[in-house]
Amino acid sequence: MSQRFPATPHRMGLYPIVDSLEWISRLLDVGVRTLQLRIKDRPAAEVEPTIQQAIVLGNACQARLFINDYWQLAIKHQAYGVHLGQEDLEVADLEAIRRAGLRLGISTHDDDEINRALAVYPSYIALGHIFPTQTKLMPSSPQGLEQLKRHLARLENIPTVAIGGISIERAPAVLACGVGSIAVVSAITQAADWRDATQQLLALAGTGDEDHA
Ligand SMILES: Cc1ncc(COP(=O)(O)OP(=O)(O)O)c(N)n1
Ligand SMILES: Cc1ncsc1CCOP(=O)(O)O
Ligand SMILES: [Mg+2]
Repeated sequence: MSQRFPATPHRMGLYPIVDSLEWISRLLDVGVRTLQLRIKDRPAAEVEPTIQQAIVLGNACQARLFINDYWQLAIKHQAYGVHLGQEDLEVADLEAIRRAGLRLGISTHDDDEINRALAVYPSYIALGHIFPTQTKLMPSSPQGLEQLKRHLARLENIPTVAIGGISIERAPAVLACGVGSIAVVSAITQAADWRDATQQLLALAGTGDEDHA
């Protein structure tokens, strides 16, 4: 019988996803408080120092730093949380993550995946991809805003995150659907002026600390 993973705020606001310690540090400096370190397909020994230092920085700022994929290292270095996809769920030791007190976010792309995710009582559910994205090769089609709204209607009691192709221009319409957080990669990392882009996105989505205000 599954137990719930620890809670996150219902609305986590702007949620940038980045692949280096430099980005984590920059984003914390400008006030981002929900973020993810996503390094793909490197040996654990190679990424451990980066993951460890990112967790130290995140914890020092009382930020919600999620570690993508490397759940053992997230446990070892006491991250705020872990983000896993559906395939990751097959192999990860969810009970170990829960026992260690880490939050868990899970990717979903359709109703069946949402059902599978809800069954493990995660901290949040990510819904994607909403729009076409250049950042990750996606086997499914973009969901669009109508599908997002339909999914959000059944997820009122759990924090939600929308991801995929969310730009500054598209963010208001995504947030108007009622999602609690917008996860972005290229809107920040490929922006001509990342500081300006981050400030604009923070103004639209918030930091996620508003629940405590
Ligand atoms: C917030 C958020 N949503 C979805 C993903 C994608 O996770 P996953 O499906 O495991 O794919 P990878 O990121 O591991 O390539 C995410 N990372 N964060
Ligand atoms: C990691 C991930 N998972 C689903 S879409 C995506 C990439 C989102 O990147 P962008 O914000 O640049 O479209
Ligand atoms: Mg993954």
